[in-house]
Amino acid sequence: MDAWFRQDGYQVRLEWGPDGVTALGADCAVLVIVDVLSFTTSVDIAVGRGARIMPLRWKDEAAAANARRAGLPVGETFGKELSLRPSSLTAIEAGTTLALPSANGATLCDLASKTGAHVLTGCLRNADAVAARARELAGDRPVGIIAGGERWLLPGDPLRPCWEDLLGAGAIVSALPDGRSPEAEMAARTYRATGASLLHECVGAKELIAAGYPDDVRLATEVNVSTATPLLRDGFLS
Ligand SMILES: O=C(O)[C@H](CS(=O)(=O)O)OP(=O)(O)O
Repeated sequence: MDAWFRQDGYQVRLEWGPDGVTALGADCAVLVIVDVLSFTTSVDIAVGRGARIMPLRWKDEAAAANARRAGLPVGETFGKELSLRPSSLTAIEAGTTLALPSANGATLCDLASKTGAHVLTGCLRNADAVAARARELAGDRPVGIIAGGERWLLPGDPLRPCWEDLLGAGAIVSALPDGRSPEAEMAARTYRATGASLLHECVGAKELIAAGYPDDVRLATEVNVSTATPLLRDGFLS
């Protein structure tokens, strides 16, 4: 891949989705996956309470079956039981291990784990803490922020860049030092201009509110309320 697609020469880089993992994973010592609605917000809440999350690739029935065989609960997308909904995890018990499939965040974690980079997950709730951990893990090598994006429900499953992940990524970039690529700088400037103020009006938020999960949006909108820095090790975020 040509060097400019890897945002060569910058210490803080930003790209979108699975192809972004491929592009930035080549050089970056750390990849930070950002999927604000909802996977990485859910991970922050669970890990912040002392639980750990096993990310599962979306629709990977074999991985889900393996997790069940190992006695792990497997979260659904929707539901009041432990699920992908952040609001279902606010009382998760310390020591719980939850296998969590998600279309975007969990799938990206799995992809990123194959690049050799350290893999962190971040969101608005833990942006400053995750940025500090990324910096510490990276040393003098570059950090790549992956804005997860969502999916258009259309043939080919195309990526839909989304507001909430631009903001989450921008919050993390804002807490990292200079040496930002233009792509990373754009996200930081957007975040600095708006904060989380418009998050509850974006497409993903409206979708969740209409589905009856306004608390998910409220939890995702809280900025720097958490010091959890979920790091993927041996298939678990903790
Ligand atoms: O949290 C979500 O609502 C989405 C579900 S889906 O992608 O819209 O089916 O998952 P996530 O992977 O957390 O973006």
